[in-house]
Amino acid sequence: MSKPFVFEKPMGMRDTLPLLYQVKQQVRQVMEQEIKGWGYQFIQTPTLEYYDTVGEASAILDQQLFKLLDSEGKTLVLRPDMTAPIARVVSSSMKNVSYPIRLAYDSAVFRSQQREGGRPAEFEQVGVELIGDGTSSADAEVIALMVSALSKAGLDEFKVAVGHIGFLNELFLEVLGNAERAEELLRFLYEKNYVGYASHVKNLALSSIDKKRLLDLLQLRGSEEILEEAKQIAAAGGQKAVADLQELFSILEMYGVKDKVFLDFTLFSHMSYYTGIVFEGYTKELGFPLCSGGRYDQLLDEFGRSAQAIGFGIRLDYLIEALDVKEPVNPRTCIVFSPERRKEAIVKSRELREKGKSAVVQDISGVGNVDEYSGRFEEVIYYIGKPVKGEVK
Ligand SMILES: N[C@@H](Cc1c[nH]c[nH+]1)C(=O)O
Repeated sequence: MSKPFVFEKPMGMRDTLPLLYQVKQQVRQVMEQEIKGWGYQFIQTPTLEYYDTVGEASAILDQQLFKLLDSEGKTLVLRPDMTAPIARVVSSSMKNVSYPIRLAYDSAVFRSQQREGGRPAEFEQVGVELIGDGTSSADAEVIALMVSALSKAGLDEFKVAVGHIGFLNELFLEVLGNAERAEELLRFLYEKNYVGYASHVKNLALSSIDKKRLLDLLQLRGSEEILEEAKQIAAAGGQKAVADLQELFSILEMYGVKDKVFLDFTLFSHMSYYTGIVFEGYTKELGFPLCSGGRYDQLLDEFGRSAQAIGFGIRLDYLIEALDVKEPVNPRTCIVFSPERRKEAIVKSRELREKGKSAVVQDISGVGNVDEYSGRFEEVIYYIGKPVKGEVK
């Protein structure tokens, strides 16, 4: 009986072939170095977490979680993000380390996809979390670091949109009166369905002034100048959000990254743990964000150690797509030998490796078509036939 399924992969799972692996490795190294340069320390956490702690805190839709049972019948999840596991670590094994804490990661996360649709269900995120610091300095640091890591990775043309969840929540609550009605509008923003948002607002039983405020929100996208308009629209409780953003922009200027950033008050994220500023990075090449992050000042409470915190995650697969790297990053040398010159070949390969090159040592009788095989390498060195006297001692 044929078993075609053994060659297939579960939905959304991908293989990484050698060229892509090399590119990933290089991009990852450059970003890690930059992140370490800002004083963040890398950590690893387990792939599996408990469903009712980290799984729920991750704020990812339940149907996107991969769930399984351990031998005691407890439900586990494949971690859908790294922010919640880090909140767990900071509240448990690192509970005696005082704030602020700067941590970083480069890890695979898992989010099940309903239909194939080309979206991976496992992907790598490079990110940071700055925990225990609620200042605008911390907000600016995290955005500036994200911009810097992307630039170092070789991405030139990108923009970061910055919004504020507190601004939206306060506005919708003031105008609509309750969380359920606010929820409806937030959903439109999350789906970036501005036409749907506008027609929904037009049908609401509201004063014309309030309707206008909700519709004007859609125009609140652009450079710092729109902060003045934002003040007009903002709810009483949302003025602080505008002031925070103003301060944020003045610090981003000091970092020299203000030209990369713009305001978008309509920005609403898929992660429900955000409480303050939120941001997403885009390039022309991709129709979706390649990185995102935000402030989550309540998540740590769920793990019993309160902290204001902010972080970002960069999707390595999307970043590489945007970089469009095609060339092999690390050229290799092939040393083809016949058995009588094997030792010379081995000595030569060692020399090359000591110089940081990568060298394949290939016995000529082990390949069928030598020309085709050696054609795959940048450089080929032959040790064929009788040894040359004096060449190898
Ligand atoms: N964990 C978020 C990114 C993030 C890190 N820190 C804060 N936000 C995500 O996967 O989208």
